[in-house]
Amino acid sequence: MVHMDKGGTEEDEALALFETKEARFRGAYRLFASTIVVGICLIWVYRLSHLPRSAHDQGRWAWIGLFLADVCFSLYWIFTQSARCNVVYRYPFKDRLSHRYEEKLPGVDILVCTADPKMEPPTMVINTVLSAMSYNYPPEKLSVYLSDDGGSELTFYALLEASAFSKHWIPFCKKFRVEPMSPAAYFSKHSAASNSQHDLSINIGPEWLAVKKLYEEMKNRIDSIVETGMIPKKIRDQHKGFSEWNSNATKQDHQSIVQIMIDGRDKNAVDIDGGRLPMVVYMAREKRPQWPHNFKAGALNALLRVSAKISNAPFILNLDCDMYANDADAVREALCFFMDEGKGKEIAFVQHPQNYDNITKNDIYSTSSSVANKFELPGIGGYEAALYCGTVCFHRRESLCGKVCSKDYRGEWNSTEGEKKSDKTVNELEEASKVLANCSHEKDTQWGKKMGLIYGCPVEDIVTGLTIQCRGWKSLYYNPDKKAFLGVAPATLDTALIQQKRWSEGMFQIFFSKYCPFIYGRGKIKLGAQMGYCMYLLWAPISLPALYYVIVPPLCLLRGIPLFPQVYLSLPFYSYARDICILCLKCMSKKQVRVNRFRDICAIYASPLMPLRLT
Ligand SMILES: O=c1ccn([C@@H]2O[C@H](COP(=O)(O)OP(=O)(O)O[C@H]3O[C@H](CO)[C@@H](O)[C@H](O)[C@H]3O)[C@@H](O)[C@H]2O)c(=O)[nH]1
Ligand SMILES: [Mn+2]
Repeated sequence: MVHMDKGGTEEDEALALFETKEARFRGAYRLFASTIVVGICLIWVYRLSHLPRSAHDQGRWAWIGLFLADVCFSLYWIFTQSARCNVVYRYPFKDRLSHRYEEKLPGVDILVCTADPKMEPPTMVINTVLSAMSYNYPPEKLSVYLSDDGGSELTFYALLEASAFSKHWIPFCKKFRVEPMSPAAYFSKHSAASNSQHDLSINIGPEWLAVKKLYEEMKNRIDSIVETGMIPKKIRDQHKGFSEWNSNATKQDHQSIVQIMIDGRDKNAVDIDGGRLPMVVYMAREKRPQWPHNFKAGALNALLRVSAKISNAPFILNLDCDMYANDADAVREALCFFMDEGKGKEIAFVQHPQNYDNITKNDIYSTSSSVANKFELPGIGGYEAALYCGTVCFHRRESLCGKVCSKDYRGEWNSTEGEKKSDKTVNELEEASKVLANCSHEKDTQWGKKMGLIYGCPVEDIVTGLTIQCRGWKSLYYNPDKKAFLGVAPATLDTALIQQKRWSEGMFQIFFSKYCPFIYGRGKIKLGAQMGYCMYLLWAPISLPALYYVIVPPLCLLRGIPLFPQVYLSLPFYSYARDICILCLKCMSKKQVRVNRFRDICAIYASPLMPLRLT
């Protein structure tokens, strides 16, 4: 096969670059699930056979309603089982990759999005950028792009500072294998290390302190300038890029700006130890009030075009600005999947879980989504149709840009492709890239329809993943023990609710759009995967039967209308009762308020208010 021509012995080549293992106790779980199926059937039989016959019977409508709620719950439960019975875990072998391909590693473009310097402080954004620059990967093959939808010179200034600081930070990371590679996260985690008892400071004391000081000075400079909201003239004069901001540029109305902050092709762009630096590019796409900007999807599509012009790496890592890199080898691990000689060429993307480093002990809003991360998403990944979740995802550029996976696709790329094109000057590249980031560039093209991220849905990521899979590609879910990325989860009730509402509403829209997995995905992705998608897409409406179950039976109880069988027959109903009891106990207990069903509760309250904007 394509990449096997050189390097490695024959024996070595026979070994796959990753393996897949079924979750332990999968058989036992399936057995357990089948007992529930029996229970569900018994409930249906009971409901149908005991239906009050006479129309005058008081409880007739309550009974029918309860039967419909039971049907909804049963179907939804079956959807969840499609994923939960199919959990697999993936294990890449990064040593085999290095052994076989170290000299021929492909280029990787890292695309970071930010949208607002107030909501997403520039210091946080540059910490993400710095972490992405510090991967254990050949820097001449790495490019980091920042899309700034806020079009803010404050963010630009912060990136300028970060580019200078990276000359100290990157060699420091490599020398001492620093993780996490975000300076803010690293120094806050290891602040105890400045006490001399800790090994770290004994071994790397002076350098540690020097880098920490540099970081803090930089952070203070940025924070104080962000606070005033103005860039002093002295700093403006230091970089030509500031001239792009004229007095009438606003967040919603400005021309495209593309600035190459570090030219990774330049052999003289080196850190303090003389090591090469990765390419760093700032982009603010053109925004005009009369053009729809399509939010993050629009930003990523512009970034896809600009990065294709500048470095055109065959693989892409997509990060939100609040998700920093925690594992220096994550790029290599992801490449194991794409470069595996047997299965790699069909794989379009590899999704990591979204983990957070600000989860409180009790995680009262259940933002860590541990059931989804550990069972549901790996379960859908078991059908090789892992969901694309918008961030911490590695993509193959071709599949993201609309290519269809055909039988004769060989997954080839030029190993020089990762080497940045070197014939153009920085200025020429910037000017050519600006055109690609203009609003009018997408007019009458397939961008947002078949190419890049799909427009018109609040959860553009899920739809985009589905369309990629329906073009014949596979996708994997990879949840390593050592978390590869860490981010910031919503920490207050209102932000958590807004996020949950946007997700549930957006996903429900997909169900009624032409992208409904049962129709759009028919014959293209496995039935189990279609059901797995619908588990999420139907998450909002399943709150209605839940609401019914919460309200109607207690009312009937008060009025003496029987809805449930005598105790000896009620075993199948046990699980409802158990769930409701657990939920109540958890809500009441002050000590351990972990409401794992927080999402369900939100959905209950959000959905009756939810305007159904169907596309
Ligand atoms: O016009 C916009 C709006 C947002 N963003 C960026 O998009 C990312 C995600 O937006 P955010 O408001 O933080 O949404 P979340 O609810 O946190 O996002 C989750 O849900 C989204 C929709 O499913 C996914 O795209 C995200 O990756 C996922 O983290 C952030 O980096 C933003 O800077 C833009 O670049 N341009
Ligand atoms: Mn976010």
